[in-house]
Amino acid sequence: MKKLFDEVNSLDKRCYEEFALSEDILMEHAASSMASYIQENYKDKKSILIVCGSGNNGADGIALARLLFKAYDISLYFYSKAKSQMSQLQLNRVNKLGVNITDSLYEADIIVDCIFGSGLNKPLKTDAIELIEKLNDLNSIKIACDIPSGINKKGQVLSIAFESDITITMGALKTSLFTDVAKEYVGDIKVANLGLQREVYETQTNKYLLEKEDMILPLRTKKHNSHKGTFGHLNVIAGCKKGAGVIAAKAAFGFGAGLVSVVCHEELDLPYHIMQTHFLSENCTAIAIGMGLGKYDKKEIEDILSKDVPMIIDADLFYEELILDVLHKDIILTPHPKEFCALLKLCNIADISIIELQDNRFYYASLFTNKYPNVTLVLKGANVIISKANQVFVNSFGSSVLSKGGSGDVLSGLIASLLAQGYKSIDAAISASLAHTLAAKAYKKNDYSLIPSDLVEEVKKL
Ligand SMILES: NC(=O)C1=CN([C@@H]2O[C@H](COP(=O)(O)OP(=O)(O)OC[C@H]3O[C@@H](n4cnc5c(N)ncnc54)[C@H](OP(=O)(O)O)[C@@H]3O)[C@@H](O)[C@H]2O)[C@@H](O)CC1
Ligand SMILES: [K+]
Repeated sequence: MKKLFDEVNSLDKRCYEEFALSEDILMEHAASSMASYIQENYKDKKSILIVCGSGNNGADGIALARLLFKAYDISLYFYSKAKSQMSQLQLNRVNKLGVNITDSLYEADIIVDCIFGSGLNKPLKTDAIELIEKLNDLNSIKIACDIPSGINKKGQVLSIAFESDITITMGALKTSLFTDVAKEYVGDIKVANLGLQREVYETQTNKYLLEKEDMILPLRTKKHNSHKGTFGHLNVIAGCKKGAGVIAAKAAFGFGAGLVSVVCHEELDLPYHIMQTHFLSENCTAIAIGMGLGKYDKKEIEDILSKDVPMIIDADLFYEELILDVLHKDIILTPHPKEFCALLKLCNIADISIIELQDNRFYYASLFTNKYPNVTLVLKGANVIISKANQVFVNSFGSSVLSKGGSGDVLSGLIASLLAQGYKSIDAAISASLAHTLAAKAYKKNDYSLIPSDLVEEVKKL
């Protein structure tokens, strides 16, 4: 996993104070990282338009113009006059070289957005909105310097943002690049070192971006003397919408659980390898409950929730006060944004709209897991947030292929499967979430046709 930071100003400051680096050195590295990236990846391209604002994001762009002068046909466009000390210094340097400064926007092969970086501190004015609109309409390769202009420090987009193909971000990864909203704009994200190796530049954090290597698949090779019970017995509680429980059960079986039973009072048409029971199994090692629950017998659900067995809770239960009785326990919750809003309200943490939540996902996720430090929260979204106590993990592999009924039930099944096999809650949530998104990525037919069974088939091939 890679470290994520809410801000890097303090890390820049540490470079000056502890390592005697100067702003000029940091900026030179920022600009030369962008220059190297462009020269390595776009040898055949000829023209580059660099669009600059008045601060140091703009200064990065002016320095880039100097570094690539003569290697490409470079033009600088200024949204506003160079104002910061560094941008004036960089401008003085390019003026001496004779770099072209233009007042027209044109479809260069590459456009580099250096209008606003971490200093965006107010809503965009009409002229900035129009500028970004025009840039977005141009059919060029689009590179954002540090962060696409229009995304603020919290990862919010108040009006518009630059739609980049690549974001080259300075020093370290920031949480603002991993909000659901930002996902529409950031493209591929690269990190530029600022005169120090990243591990030296970075300090401690409690937020991490998950990588494929963080997925720990069920491993059976070390257990030769095993039987089906060795790999757990999952009980999935099926409610009114029985399909949800059945989908979760099938996913769980495909992800390694030794035995899977669906608990349901009505007779179900299940595949032969999935069992049905009317009540919880004596030897059950994990429980999945909530998916498709609908109307239920309160006493029965209370009984199930009171069991001292690893548990994942989903869907309908986020609207029920019953859930308040188990939030002190080591359980996993997998709400989507609407469900999480309902849960926040039930817990008296906040009464907010989905829009407010989506604009502040990290904030509300942390608020919740700080209040309930034993709970592992899996907040679904374009970038899934997984949080326990004060630690936060982001899974950015999700795609719209998963925006379908049943996808969430597969996720619940995968998590429950790992719980049944003895994974700790946080490990089960992380590995199952990664498996879920990576399986969707591996489905190559098209963007629209994935159904839950396809997803499970892809999980089996991971
Ligand atoms: N620190 C370092 O060591 C390093 C920093 N680096 C780079 O510096 C960048 C941060 O630079 P920064 O702090 O100068 O801020 P930046 O994003 O350029 O914008 C500030 C300017 O924009 C203006 N402005 C803001 N909002 C506005 C709006 N809505 N509409 C209109 N104007 C608005 C604001 O105006 P003011 O607030 O003065 O009115 C100010 O003039 C960072 O992202 C990275 O690229 C790298 O080189 C690595 C080393
Ligand atoms: K930018």
